[in-house]
Amino acid sequence: MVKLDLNRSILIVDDEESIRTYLAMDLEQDGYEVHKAENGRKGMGLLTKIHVDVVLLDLNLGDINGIEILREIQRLDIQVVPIVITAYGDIRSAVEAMKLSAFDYITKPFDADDIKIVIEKAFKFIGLENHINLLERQVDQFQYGELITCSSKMKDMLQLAEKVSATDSTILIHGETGTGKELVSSFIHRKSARNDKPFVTIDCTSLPENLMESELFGHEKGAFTGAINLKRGLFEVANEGTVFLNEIGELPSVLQSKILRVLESRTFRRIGSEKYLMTDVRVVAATNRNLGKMVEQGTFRSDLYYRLNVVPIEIPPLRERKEDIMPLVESFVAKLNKRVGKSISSVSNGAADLLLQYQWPGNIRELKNVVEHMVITCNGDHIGLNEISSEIKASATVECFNNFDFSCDEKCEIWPDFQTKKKEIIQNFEKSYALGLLKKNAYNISQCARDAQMHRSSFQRLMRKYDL
Ligand SMILES: Nc1ncnc2c1ncn2[C@@H]1O[C@H](COP(=O)(O)OP(=O)(O)OP(=O)(O)O)[C@@H](O)[C@H]1O
Repeated sequence: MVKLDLNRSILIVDDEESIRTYLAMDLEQDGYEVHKAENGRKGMGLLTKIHVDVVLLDLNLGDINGIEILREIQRLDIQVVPIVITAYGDIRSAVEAMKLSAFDYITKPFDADDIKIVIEKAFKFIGLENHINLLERQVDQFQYGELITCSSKMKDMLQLAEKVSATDSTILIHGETGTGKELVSSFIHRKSARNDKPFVTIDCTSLPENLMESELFGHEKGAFTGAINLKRGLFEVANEGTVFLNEIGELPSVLQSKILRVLESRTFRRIGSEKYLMTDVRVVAATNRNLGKMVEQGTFRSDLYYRLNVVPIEIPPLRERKEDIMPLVESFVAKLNKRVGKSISSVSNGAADLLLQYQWPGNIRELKNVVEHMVITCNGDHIGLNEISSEIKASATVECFNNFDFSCDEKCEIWPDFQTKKKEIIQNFEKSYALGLLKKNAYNISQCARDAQMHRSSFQRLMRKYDL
């Protein structure tokens, strides 16, 4: 489960049933959400499937011992605070557990109050950690305004944008649709010395050529039928500020030359006037097309391209910065909660996995719309698989089947024999299929068997075969 707010959850991994039962009852009474596992394997399984804040971990379990579990927690970077409990209390295992980042160490028999004090301390520690994360995020928010990101590619890009915002250079932003080109251009404006002057944006696809010209440069009264009054264009209105030309690749060639003139001589004419006017604007242009290729094909002026491309900025698509997906979801959910009066606080692991697997062709705009749909259709305070659209579910399944990789074989001197390769692919398929289905159905085996149209026992055989 991906928590959007802090609920307090604890996992007890202990082979003694009485400890599991009584401790769980006691902790549940104190308002904790408690999960239990009677051996190491089940404990490890739960740790990889659900999010818990604290794990109370017995060292001497029947199968995998607690020290090995601590090692796995470190290796898999599972975000949980381990508190070790053991009947033996020998100093060597205590030292080893602490080396493996155990938060504290308690020896059996223990008093329920003792363990509660340690648990409270652990939650205080988690609270502090969360506070530090929040402060770090607030620093980022302060730096980047509305832009949410924790991706290093994006941070590098924003650092470059901030650096060039101090100059008057023309900037060309390239990025797929919905990646945040307009947001980045307004960030550049805010960081520039022009930030108390206008920031005007125009989408070059939005109007036919003659209206676009009038929008950009204005017209004199009577310049054409319908020009009843003088109109000032964006280059006039935005004087001393920033003009953002979105989708510049769609601009007709006549207007391309007029923009070039503004960039070179800072002058333009209103439609119907002979007089050149001066303008002092910084131009930020954006496109999702390959302007270099358009120049080669003769559909975009090369001189304008070179003039615009003084500082190129590339915004990576969302699928190349998946670490941004859940922070964006969290931020959109929080805003929507306020707007529509809901209190959604978590996203299930299964739902988060699908959101992370999806390729997001419409990037952040698409994600924003999907989150809005999920929030509106969600009945409780938890977004689960029910809220995920069938399109996203279907595309994740296709991804899963496209993962058979022959690329390393192509480089191999010895081509694998047919049967070996076939067996390997079938095994990969069986494992991914069963794992995907288990995640989708939150490990409900009967439901998995129904979806797969298999007998329950056959599905269980599959699980055993791949140790799932
Ligand atoms: N990093 C981000 N953090 C928060 N919101 C974002 C981020 N990037 C984009 N958005 C939001 O996603 C939506 C699309 O962003 P924007 O309009 O800036 O993209 P664009 O690349 O200019 O799109 P287009 O190519 O269609 O013009 C907007 O609602 C914007 O607020």
